[in-house]
Amino acid sequence: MDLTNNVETGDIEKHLEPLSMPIPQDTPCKREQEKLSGVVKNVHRKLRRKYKEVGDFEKIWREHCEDERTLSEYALAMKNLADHHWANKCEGEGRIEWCRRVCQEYFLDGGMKRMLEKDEKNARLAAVQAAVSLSAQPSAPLPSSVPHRGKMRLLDVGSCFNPFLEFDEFLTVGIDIVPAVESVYKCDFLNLQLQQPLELAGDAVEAFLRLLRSPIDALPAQLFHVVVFSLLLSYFPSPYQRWICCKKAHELLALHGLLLIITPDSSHQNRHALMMRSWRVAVESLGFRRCKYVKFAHMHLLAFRKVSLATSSDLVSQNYPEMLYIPQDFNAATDEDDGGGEAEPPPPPPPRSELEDDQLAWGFAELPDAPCDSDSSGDSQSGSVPGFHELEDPILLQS
Ligand SMILES: C[S@@+](CC[C@H](N)C(=O)[O-])C[C@H]1O[C@@H](n2cnc3c(N)ncnc32)[C@H](O)[C@@H]1O
Repeated sequence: MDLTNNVETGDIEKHLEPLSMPIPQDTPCKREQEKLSGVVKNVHRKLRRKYKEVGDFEKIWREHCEDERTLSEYALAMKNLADHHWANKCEGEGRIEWCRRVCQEYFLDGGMKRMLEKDEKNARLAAVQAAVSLSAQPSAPLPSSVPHRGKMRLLDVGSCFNPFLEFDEFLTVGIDIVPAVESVYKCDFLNLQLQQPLELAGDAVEAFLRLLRSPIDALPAQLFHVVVFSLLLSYFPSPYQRWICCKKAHELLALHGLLLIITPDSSHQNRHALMMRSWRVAVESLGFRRCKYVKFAHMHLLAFRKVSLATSSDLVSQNYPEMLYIPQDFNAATDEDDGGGEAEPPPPPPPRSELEDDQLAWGFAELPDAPCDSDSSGDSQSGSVPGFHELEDPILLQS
């Protein structure tokens, strides 16, 4: 089985090409899949084109959300692809399994505890270096975000067909601007209002979540253990929209909760190393720390843990929102050409800040922390999730 794809693209469009097995040209199955991917591609292209023409993302987003016919066609096509064209072994499915295993390892198998211990050790070392003693201070109690007995509370943003619902260990809340199934709540995450955190025991919080009804316009902060953005961020034509989503995820997560981001990219793992570096800096500035990064043949999979309630103080002047760019932001050709096999030229680099200049020096070190899966084995899920470890980052440690 050959999962590799010689075409270098960074978008969902290529992700929607047949993933798991070579389907002979022009079979009814392939034609159907192409038709469904075409529906999805068109929505993405239209959004990007409009954004480039109009510039005002709030206006085009409003119009987009009012276009119910297009949105319903999209939802149906995505569900159909998931149900009939992404077979079990194919990587399209693997992303959900990956999320599941990461949560299991982190919350249930001691991953979080090990990281907190490491944090404490590092803090002590830093204190020693700064000649300040921490020895008199008691260790921090286990954070309230640990789901001791209850389920892991998971918010799946852009859930579409609610892929996490079948897993018992989660209390899943799937939201989407156009749900493809009844169990997903209608909600525009970009415009979701945040309320004060609930001050309730775990059982009562679960009861609260079970009582949610569509449409959801507001949610209390710090409600979830996990927020998932699976193929969500590249849907948006503007980096600023991606940024708003990450900021909201930070507010909705309990301390030490996980943000899982999956973003499509069929190219070799090194090709967009700088982009992934840039994403990491942007997301970490919000009060996250990256704890896992894997590259599959067709996507990057990242896990960030919420390490602080506060965000970096200087969010705007560092241009963090722009750091959440994707190749399509710069490439008008992808809008006109639906990527029918044409290689995508590299995007021009985004404007660089001083910080980004520094990052450039480290860009080549930005590699996934597990072996790249874009080989030809066809089994992108072959290994279990390796134990949690954070790559020490010289730049961030120095700052
Ligand atoms: C490419 S699909 C991904 C579906 C699913 N998460 C998966 O991994 O297959 C992106 C989904 O995000 C939804 N979406 C886009 N913008 C959204 C928003 N602002 N709020 C909630 N859902 C959104 C779309 O309707 C679509 O269902």
